[in-house]
Amino acid sequence: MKLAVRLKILSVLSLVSLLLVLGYLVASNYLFLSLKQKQKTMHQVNVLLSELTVNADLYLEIRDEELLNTQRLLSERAKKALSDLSSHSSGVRLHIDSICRIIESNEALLNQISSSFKSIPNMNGSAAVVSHLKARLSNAYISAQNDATTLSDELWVEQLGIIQLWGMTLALLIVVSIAFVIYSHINFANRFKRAVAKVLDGLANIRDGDLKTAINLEQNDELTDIARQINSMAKNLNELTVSKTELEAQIMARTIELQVETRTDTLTGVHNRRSLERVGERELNMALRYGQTLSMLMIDLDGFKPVNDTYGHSFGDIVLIQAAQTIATELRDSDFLARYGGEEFTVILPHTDFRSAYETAERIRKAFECKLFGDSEHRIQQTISVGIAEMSEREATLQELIELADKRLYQAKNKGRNRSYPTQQEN
Ligand SMILES: Nc1nc2c(ncn2[C@@H]2O[C@H](COP(=O)(O)OP(=O)(O)OP(=O)(O)O)[C@@H](O)[C@H]2O)c(=O)[nH]1
Repeated sequence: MKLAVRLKILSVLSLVSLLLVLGYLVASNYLFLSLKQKQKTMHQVNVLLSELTVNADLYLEIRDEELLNTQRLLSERAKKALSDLSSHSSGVRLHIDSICRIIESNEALLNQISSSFKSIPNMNGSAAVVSHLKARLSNAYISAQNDATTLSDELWVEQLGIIQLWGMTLALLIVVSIAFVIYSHINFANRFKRAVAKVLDGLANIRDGDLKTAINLEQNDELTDIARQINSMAKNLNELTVSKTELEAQIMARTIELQVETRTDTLTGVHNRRSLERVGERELNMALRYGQTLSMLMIDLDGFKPVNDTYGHSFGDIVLIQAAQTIATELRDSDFLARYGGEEFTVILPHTDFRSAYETAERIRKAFECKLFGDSEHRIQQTISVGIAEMSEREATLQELIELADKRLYQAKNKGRNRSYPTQQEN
């Protein structure tokens, strides 16, 4: 149930409880006022009954017509006052009827006496008759007064009964509705508190990076709507994070690829000239700083132009790739091989003096001598010439070392190719 609806229902229930309390107060006040009014009427009836007795006695004494009229008037007023009493129970009605009957029969008797007085003149002055009539009328009115007293008691008991019944019913209703309102408020507050705690927990999880979190609320209110939105936000965020991680991985892989590409010769797969310059500088600086030896080999394929010319450029490419592999096979892991350009390769040999460099050059050269190059169609022999240079005080930079190795390579070519220059004796 929606929070707004729940709050409205609770407000209406609270209002109903308040109205019941007010109704109880108004009803009990009304009943007391009405009881008071009825008691007042009963008092009037009693007074009228006394006046009727006195007036009847007086009429019997002096037989004045005016008194008879007064008696009729008093009788009417007494009956009217009695009829004003709204009665509910049969007991009350019985007493009202009885009093009315006495008043009417006394009035009828007085009328009879009046006609008798007029028609039978010797009745005048008969003290015994008058006294008897007085007693008869008085007894009747006393009986009416007794009835009136009982009526008053009956009314009081009946009214109190009504007040009690109303009071009990309303009080019960008020207690039940207030209890229900209190229970509903407490229940609502507890559910609300639990739901808010769940939402806060979920938000804390998301803040801490748990984007797979899901807030599950049992009820169906505005808080559930908020939880649903938070869940969907976390899901979207999770998807974004995953794609961001994937993107970062792709960027990283591509960066590595590009780094490899920028330092690799695309044909042979060995380092390119740019890489040679970077690594060569670093190795030279290290060797100079720690007083270590370092040598360089400049290797050039002999008579490569005719290979291209005879078998084609693609065949030449195959030979170049196989040449790079042949050189690499003869090197240590710490050695560095790069394609200097065209059919020329450079090898940097760290921790290597001239003698060891010469040995390496010869090992490579001999490996070429022992091998056939080419594809399944054409197999050719391919020799190399090698220029050897060792780092020294004169050749302390990469450029100086390359120049020396290059110069010696051409000397090897001039001396007839397929050789390493200088030999140990020539150095
Ligand atoms: N197939 C192929 N040929 C290349 C490549 N780079 C350079 N060349 C060829 O290598 C040949 C080098 O020829 P030259 O500089 O005259 O030297 P050479 O014929 O090897 O003779 P010497 O070096 O004096 O023994 C040229 O024909 C170039 O076209 C390449 O990447 N692929």
